Amino acid sequence: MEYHEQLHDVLFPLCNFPLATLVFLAILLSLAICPGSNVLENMCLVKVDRCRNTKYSSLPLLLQVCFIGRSNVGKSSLIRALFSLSPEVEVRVSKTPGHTKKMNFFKVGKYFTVVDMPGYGYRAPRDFVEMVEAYLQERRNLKRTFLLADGVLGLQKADHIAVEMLEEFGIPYVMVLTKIDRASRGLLLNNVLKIQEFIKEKTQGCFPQLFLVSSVEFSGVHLLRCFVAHVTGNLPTVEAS
Ligand SMILES: Nc1nc2c(ncn2[C@@H]2O[C@H](COP(=O)(O)OP(=O)(O)OP(=O)(O)O)[C@@H](O)[C@H]2O)c(=O)[nH]1
Ligand SMILES: [Mg+2]
Repeated sequence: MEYHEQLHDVLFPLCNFPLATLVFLAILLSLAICPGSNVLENMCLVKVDRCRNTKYSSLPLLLQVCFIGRSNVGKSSLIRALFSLSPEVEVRVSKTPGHTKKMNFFKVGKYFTVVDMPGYGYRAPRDFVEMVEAYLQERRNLKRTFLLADGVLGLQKADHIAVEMLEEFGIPYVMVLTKIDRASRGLLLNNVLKIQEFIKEKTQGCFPQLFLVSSVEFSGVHLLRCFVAHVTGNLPTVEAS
């Protein structure tokens, strides 16, 4: 509504222009006023494939972002929450750790691809290392990796191993604390401060901002959605006025 009013205000003085010119201007304006809105508002997630390590090379060379973390940390749930505007797309979650056994690829229109990884640690698939490490090392169009840790438990031993691997491979990554609805405010703050300190002191490739999310209450989900759009080049940052 607001958008249409803005459009009307801008276009009204131009009403003597031929119709084709107005339509052209309207398209240009819609692109300028709502950068990235196609991605954020539609987030039409089209599932293209669910496959093991070798087949993904057949995917188009779109930019990719992937979600890794311990089994049961909430990777699939977060992806489902990020794309809640496309409820018809099935992202399977389960109470049982080790549920996601294969890498799942979700294509977001023509913009980028999201990769849901199997979890590491308890009940990880046997071929986890060869599958995930090979992917992380080889994938040139992997734009950002999201490393998820549990908001109640904080960083666990297995998470430290994952951090070492990402640092060793020189992969840019971002830490996300999940299930924050389950953590008391005090515990959450404690975990956040510890992780921020860890990021500052011990990491090179980790983005300094930690993201806090709950896929049940949807807290933090929209900001993360914007960040994903941003790192894939679909949300130009707007200068503060
Ligand atoms: N309370 C709460 N529960 C969550 C949240 N996110 C996920 N869960 C629950 O945690 C369990 C595991 O969620 P999944 O999304 O399947 O976890 P995953 O990391 O994909 O697990 P694997 O595929 O086994 O590696 C499910 O029972 C979810 O409902 C959250 O933000 N809050
Ligand atoms: Mg999963």
